[in-house]
Formats: sequence, structure tokens, C-alpha cells
Amino acid sequence: MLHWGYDEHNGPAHWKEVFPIANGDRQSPIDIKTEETKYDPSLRPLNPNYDPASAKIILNNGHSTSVEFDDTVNKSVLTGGPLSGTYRLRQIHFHWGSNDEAGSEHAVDGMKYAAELHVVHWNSEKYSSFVEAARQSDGLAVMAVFLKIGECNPQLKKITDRLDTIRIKGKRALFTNFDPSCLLPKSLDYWTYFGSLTVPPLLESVIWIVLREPISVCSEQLAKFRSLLSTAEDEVACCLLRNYRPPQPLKGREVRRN
Ligand SMILES: CCCSc1c(F)c(F)c(S(=O)(=O)NC)c(F)c1F
Ligand SMILES: [Zn+2]
Repeated sequence: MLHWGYDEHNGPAHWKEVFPIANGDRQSPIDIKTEETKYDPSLRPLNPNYDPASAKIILNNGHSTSVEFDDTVNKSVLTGGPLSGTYRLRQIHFHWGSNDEAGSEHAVDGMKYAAELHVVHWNSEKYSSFVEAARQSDGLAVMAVFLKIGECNPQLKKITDRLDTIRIKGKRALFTNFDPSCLLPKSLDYWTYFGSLTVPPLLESVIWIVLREPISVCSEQLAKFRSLLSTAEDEVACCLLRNYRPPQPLKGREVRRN
């Protein structure tokens, strides 16, 4: 396998050849079987607190599109929920499919949504950088939001309207004055479990917080994500049609709900 991706020759089925942790005990995503989730009264309300000035750039890294935030200070943080301590916002990014029938990474009773937003934070109370935190079992906290096909989403428009300026892998553009809370649903009820990154190196350092209520997205907006290129300027153009990893074995893990 040359460089990992989502095609037949370098996709999720091949990742274990370079990243053996792909067959680990706490891999993500998972299919959440709602009847088997356990109510936990000790779980607190989620408390996202983001400063729009933290937003810096929007980027096409060849595997997804992300908005990167200034994480040199505790200006945009997530506390509460299953978390002990303060987790600092690092970036948000999306996963989608080649059609509207699939695209989310997590599934709910076998049902997949059209896409999934990940809001990535790292434990700045215990660790001094994202890279250090990403190697720790409690280092990262990723909030996942499902995108369900329906009305066009005016908040998402702020991102999809910029995608034509970063079509090529490696392109970036200024993107500030953006508070990712605008992409969260009304209810912050969630499921939570211990898992991993869903892209290589698949590190098992993520406390997952999956919101139960989806936000809406329309087909035209999703089509703009699929028009991003996974290839750089000097390569034959190839569209990033899908970038989701399928659900992984639960291996005895518990999924709790608030
Ligand atoms: C700053 C460098 C990478 S930040 C990042 C990411 F880019 C990403 F794609 C995922 S994911 O595995 O795809 N989704 C949970 C992560 F977890 C991350 F932490
Ligand atoms: Zn992700």
C-alpha cells in the first residue's frame, strides 16, 4: 500500500498492513445498538465554549476538509459530558460518501447518515500539545454530529461556499470569525464510548461523544464536498468521493448515554 486512502487499493481494508492497531480493542467508528446503551446518571451536560476568533484556516488535506483553530491557548474549549478536565478545540472536519445513502462513520442500529462532522479537542489540562495528547488513552475528545439529508443548512453554507477555493489537496484559505457551535443541533444529548481516530494512525486515544440529534444538509451541499480533489496540483485529478471508515468490532466496550 503506497499512501493510505479510501480507494480499492489503499482503503480501510488495507490499513492494517501498515497500521496493525487497525485490529485493536478500541477502534472507531462503531454501530451504536441503542437498546444496548446504558444510561449513566453521572454523565454531565456537555459544555462547548468556543471563541469565533479562534478559527484560522480552511484546508483540503487530501483526506477531508477541515477548519483549523488556534490551540495555543484555552480560548475555545469543551468541558462537561463524560470529560474530566478541559479539552481544547483543535479542528473540525467532515466524512461523507459517494451518494446520500451512506457517508457517516458511526451507525445507529445499522442506519448510516449522509455525512458526519467531527469536532476534535485535546486534553490541554494533562498534556502540552495535540501530538502528545494523541498518544494518550484520555488525550482526545471528538464530538460527532450526524448530517441528515433534508433542508440546505445555512450554517454549513459558510463552509461549502469556500470549497471551490481549496479544491486541490494541500490548498488552504483564511477562515476566521467562525464558531462551530453553529453546527450543533438543538439537543446536546449524546452517547459516549472509548475509541480511536478513524484515519491512520488509528490511535486509541479518543473519548467519543456522539450527539443523538442530527443536523440537516441538502444534496447540493454534499455534492460540493465530493468535488474536492484527493490529488495535488501535479497529479491526475481524482475526486474525494468518499472518506468514511466502516464500523469496527465493539469488542465488549460499553456505550453510555446521558
Ligand atoms: C491535527 C492533526 C490531525 S487532527 C484529526 C484529524 F484530522 C482526523 F481526520 C481525525 S479522524 O480520525 O478522522 N476523526 C476522528 C482525528 F481524530 C483527528 F484528531
Ligand atoms: Zn473524523
